[in-house]
Amino acid sequence: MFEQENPSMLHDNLSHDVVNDKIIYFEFTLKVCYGYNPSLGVTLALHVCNPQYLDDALCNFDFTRHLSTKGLYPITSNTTPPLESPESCVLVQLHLVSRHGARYPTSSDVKKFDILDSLFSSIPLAQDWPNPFNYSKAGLLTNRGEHELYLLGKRARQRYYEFWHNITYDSNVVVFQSSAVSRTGQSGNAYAFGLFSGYGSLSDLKLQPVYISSIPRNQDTELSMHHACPLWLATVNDSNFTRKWQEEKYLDAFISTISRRISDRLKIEPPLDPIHINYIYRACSFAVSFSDKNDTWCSLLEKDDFLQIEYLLDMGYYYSFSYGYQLNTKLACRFFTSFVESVESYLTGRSEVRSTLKFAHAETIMFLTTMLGLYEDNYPLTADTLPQQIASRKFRTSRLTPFSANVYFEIYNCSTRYDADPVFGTILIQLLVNEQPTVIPKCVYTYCPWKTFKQLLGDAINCDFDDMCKLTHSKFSLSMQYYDFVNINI
Ligand SMILES: O=P(O)(O)O[C@H]1[C@H](OP(=O)(O)O)[C@@H](OP(=O)(O)O)[C@H](O)[C@@H](O)[C@H]1OP(=O)(O)O
Repeated sequence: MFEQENPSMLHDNLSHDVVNDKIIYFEFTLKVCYGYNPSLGVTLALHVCNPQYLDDALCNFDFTRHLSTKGLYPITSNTTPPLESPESCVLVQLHLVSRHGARYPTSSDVKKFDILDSLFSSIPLAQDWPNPFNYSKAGLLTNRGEHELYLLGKRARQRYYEFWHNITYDSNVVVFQSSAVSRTGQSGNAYAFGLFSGYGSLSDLKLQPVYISSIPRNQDTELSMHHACPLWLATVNDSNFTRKWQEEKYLDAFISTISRRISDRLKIEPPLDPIHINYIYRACSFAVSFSDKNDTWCSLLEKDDFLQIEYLLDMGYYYSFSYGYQLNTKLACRFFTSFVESVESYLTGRSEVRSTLKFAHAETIMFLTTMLGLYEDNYPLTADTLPQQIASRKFRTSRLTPFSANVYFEIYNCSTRYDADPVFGTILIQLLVNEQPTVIPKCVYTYCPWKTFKQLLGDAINCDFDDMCKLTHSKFSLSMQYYDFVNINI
């Protein structure tokens, strides 16, 4: 039974990254792909495989990039280039919302892994794969999760060197906040160590202690907004018949083939149920994130299995935390109300807050990006969605919300720009998702005029969260309707 993952393994990974932190040239490989096209007949195509594209399903299928919210954060470097601000602009505020780092499985997942132990108790292949997790550490941050957030903080010090160079930590200037869960508070600490070590006053390491506030989950309308919304809890969470129906349909239509194949091959009696494939997928995910083992439970799954289970989970998250229900598109309104207030009170001299650094959950990131209209497909994600639509969908939790997923909002003051706003001069906002500059829909470039950003938020700013989330009979029945892209006003 694992008591603790091997920290030296993580240091090896770190040293490996540092040692290899040089430009290496990838050889390209050409892949001749052939197929039959009804109108063209047999067709040949050349596909250039570039190992840098870790997720090229035609060439370098890397299943560890398809582990949904249980996947590892793709950036492991402790170096990053400095920020290049837009011309005649200065970064004046920096806001972060980060998911916590890699964690131990929750109790519900530990239970799933115990069930796998009994299902595979007589299968020789799996005798060396006993469940390594117990309930005592359920949901806690792992050493790897600490490292991920520490490195995120170190990269922030480098990308925003000029910004942080002029700031000395004080809790009125740099505001840390986490949800009321240990893994998020500890992640905030790890980030602070990465950001401020060498710039504090404690010990020869010049450590900087920070204050991290949190609010009870059922009152936290900014970071655990769904737990603070009775309407969401009673409808989207407890009575999500649409999600359950779509998942059952997809399990039966597609995942059942996988469970039959594995049951037949390993002679498992009674045969596995389709849902057990989701258990194997999760056991694989934690074998990778906790022990760097991708040859145990993962070895039972093939490429298409990973893609199908990934879609099954994405569908679930779509209905619970994103476009599958209209209420989900509004749940981040308190967060953005506070965000806009924080930016404008600083710009108008009413506040000295230069940075807010918040640490929460995968669903927090999903609610935020959903409110901004990011990663929305122009078709619903259902069990009947066409294969090419599934393959090209924008809503992908493996890319959006792996462990340590994060969203930065950079606020720039551009003194001499052409489209000066009469009130706020020319303020630009840039969004980064997992450290990649990202265009917000309705903004033309990654640098978006502040007034445009506020317009796209509309009446989310100063929303009445309590009224929106009040559980009344009419709202309950209305929100139970399948959200089929007809905006139902709640
Ligand atoms: O399926 P599990 O139990 O892991 O779900 C967790 C959530 O994990 P996720 O599904 O996002 O991988 C966890 O989110 P996290 O970002 O903190 O990892 C959430 O906080 C926890 O309550 C579980 O969600 P659930 O909906 O309550 O099952």
